[in-house]
Amino acid sequence: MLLSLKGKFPSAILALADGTVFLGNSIGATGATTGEVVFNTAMTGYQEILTDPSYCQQIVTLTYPHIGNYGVNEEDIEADKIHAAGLIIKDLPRVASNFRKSETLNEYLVRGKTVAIANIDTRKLTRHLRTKGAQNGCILGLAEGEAVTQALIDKAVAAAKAAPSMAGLDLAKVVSVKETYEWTQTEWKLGSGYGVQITPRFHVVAFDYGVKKNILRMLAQRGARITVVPAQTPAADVLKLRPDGIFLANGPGDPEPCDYAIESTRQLIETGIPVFGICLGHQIMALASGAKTFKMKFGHHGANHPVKDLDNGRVSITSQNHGFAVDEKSLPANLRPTHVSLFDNTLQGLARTDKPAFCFQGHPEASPGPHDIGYLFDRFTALMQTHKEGQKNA
Ligand SMILES: NC(=O)CC[C@H](N)C(=O)O
Repeated sequence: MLLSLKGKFPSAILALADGTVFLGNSIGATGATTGEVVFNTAMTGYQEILTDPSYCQQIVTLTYPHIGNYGVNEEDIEADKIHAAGLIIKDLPRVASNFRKSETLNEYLVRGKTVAIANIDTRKLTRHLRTKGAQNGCILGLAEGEAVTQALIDKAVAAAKAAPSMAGLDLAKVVSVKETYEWTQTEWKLGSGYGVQITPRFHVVAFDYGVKKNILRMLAQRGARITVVPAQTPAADVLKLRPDGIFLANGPGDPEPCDYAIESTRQLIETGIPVFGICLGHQIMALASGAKTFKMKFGHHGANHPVKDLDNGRVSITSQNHGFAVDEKSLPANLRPTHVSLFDNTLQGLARTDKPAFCFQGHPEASPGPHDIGYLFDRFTALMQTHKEGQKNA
């Protein structure tokens, strides 16, 4: 089934595992890529999205039609490389303009060896994914002079069908840093750029399951000295670092097979040291507390998701990027729901009733997105302060 044929010269194929095919124009690197195709509704922030390690083995289609109009820069990165497996857009503007622009999106995709496709009907694709659910796909970007043939279309469909299913995939240990490192960079400010934390009040040990840099910057901004440790670091090694707080990062893949992370989190929560988890970290904390997770139909990916704080009724517009969620029906008695999505009523936040541990499914660090729910970082700081004072008085 051919859904669209756009552009003067189709030079790229997008094939879905169900056999749906779109023809468009190749941008970025040429060659083939496969992954789970998901749609993101953010209107800006394509560079942050491309570099978010949580998109490992996912091909992202952006619903906003003009992508690339402000180019890319050296600052808006969430990791040191592009992690998304591919990019699908409607229109790549001919001109990119911004005072921080260092190169165009196309140049960035080529340099990052990222296969991408433009000039396809992304609204049609999004409706398809929303109706049928997220599914695997393949982008085939042809080299100069190569033509789309039925044989190449068949090859792309076969590659989409052969790609591994996201359910059951442990990707946190794949993207995680292999060595421990220290982090001191604080938030970005117009005029001065990123700062450095020089007078830390807390020591946070952050598990890197695929951590976004802006989470670390927001922790550093609030007075944390941060030691980032590999995903598979045992709890005992973390305790040797004498942390005031433990952070569980976002990350790609299915949380359920991450048994090493679930076990170390379970042990660390028991110690009474404050724990804060974001996205995959939220799912890991829930699993470590005895709850269950499930794969959503098409997940949440965007920067406009309303989330209600159940403690005070306040609604925040949040950044989201997840394909799995915690099953509300599986919550044990000591795990309290704190936030809920107003799009589909799925769980967005949890807190332990017996320990200073809480977590959030969306992205309080935004990047890209609104900053409404940044107060969760202050909540973590307050827990660390209380914990420190308790220890001093003990
Ligand atoms: N951003 C994240 O941490 C994503 C968590 C998990 N991989 C999911 O898709 O649900």
